[in-house]
Amino acid sequence: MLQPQERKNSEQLFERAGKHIPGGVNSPVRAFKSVGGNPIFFSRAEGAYVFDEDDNRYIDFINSWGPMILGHGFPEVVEAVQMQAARAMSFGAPTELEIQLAETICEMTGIDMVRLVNSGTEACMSAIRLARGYTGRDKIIKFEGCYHGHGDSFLIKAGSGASTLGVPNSPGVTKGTATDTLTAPFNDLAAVEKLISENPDQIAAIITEPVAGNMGCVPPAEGYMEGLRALCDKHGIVFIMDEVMTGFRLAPGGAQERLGVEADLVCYGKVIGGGMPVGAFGGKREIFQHIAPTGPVYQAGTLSGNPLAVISGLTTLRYLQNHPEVYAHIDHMTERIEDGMREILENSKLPFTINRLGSMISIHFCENEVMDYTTASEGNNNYFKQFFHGMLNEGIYLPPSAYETWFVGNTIGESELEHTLYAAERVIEEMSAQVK
Ligand SMILES: N[C@H](C=O)CCC(=O)O
Repeated sequence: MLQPQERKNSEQLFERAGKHIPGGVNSPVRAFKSVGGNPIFFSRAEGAYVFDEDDNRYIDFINSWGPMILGHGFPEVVEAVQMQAARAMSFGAPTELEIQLAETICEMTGIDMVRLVNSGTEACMSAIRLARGYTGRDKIIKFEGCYHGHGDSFLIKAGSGASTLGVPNSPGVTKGTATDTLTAPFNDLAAVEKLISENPDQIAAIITEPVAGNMGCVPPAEGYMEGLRALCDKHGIVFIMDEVMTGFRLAPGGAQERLGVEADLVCYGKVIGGGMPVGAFGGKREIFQHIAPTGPVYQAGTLSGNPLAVISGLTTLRYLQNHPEVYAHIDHMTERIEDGMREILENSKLPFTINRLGSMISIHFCENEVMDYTTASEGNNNYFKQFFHGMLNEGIYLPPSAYETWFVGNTIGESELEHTLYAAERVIEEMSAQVK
């Protein structure tokens, strides 16, 4: 078991980082704000493991917040990136590689057209603009606790780091933007219907994570996604699925394939770049033709489609396309984590709910079903903190926030599973012993 003093190098780096980087981190959710303590600084990674600056080893259930589905240092991806770096890193001009990636994305997901960007945030921002340009309407509906990156329109009742830090409605977002963003509870079709009837012919898009992963993991209730699809069809609203987390993870065709519901526009990030900064948005040709230069809706990016990022994504996606057994493996291992955790928690005095879909899973320290932001917020954060730090000290790296999901990668094998459940048993037993 590790002790905090064994992270001396991380501690020193954190102090140094804070002098020039706000909070010492380049994305707030890394800052351990809601769990206490200081973030760990990492130096290398291999397969299922990450190593910190003090050379402590952890089993990684964050996987760079999803992208490292094949594990760290996947040889084919590393080799492809190295070869491409030697050939050319960026042109700011078209390449054949971009076409190959676009073809692969369209083949895997069934969408007609796609544009590459550099992050999930960019993908979602651009999809919203396209939906507005296409429909000539201004308002959008998003769901409480869903997070679509840090674009202004999305920082209204946002999940992820925004909820972790207690700023779901960030200052700096104009009143106009906030007014154009309507929100409803996740999994509540009646609330969506009400918003639509109160704002007739004004709603350009409904954007949702098909499986929410930014308030812990919250799967859609039966019929919910189909219901959203039907409402969009009825009212001429563009249905946008934010598949940044679920894309290429829940199935080769993401949540669209897994849930059997088709969106008009889809946003991708994370797995699509295999660890490099890649995002994409795409969808139906009829809508997508409105993007510049074929249409009037402007969207651009100097580094979009840069060959280094593209080769990393392309190699990852092609591997997934040719190895469907990856999906069977990560789902099976996550199911076994769920079963093991359930057994451990059932033998404890702690309240708990476990949510899982495929290789996305989260543990909520509350008794009630977690199906939206309100119920996700009922989790006991003191228990979460203890669990997080206990697991960290046992060498298990989990998301440092109750508003995030774990991402299980393909390199989790028997020994990692055994280690994780053994650690969880020790940590939960200790926590349970303190419950009166
Ligand atoms: N939930 C976020 C993205 O998926 C976590 C990553 C970040 O904001 O840095």
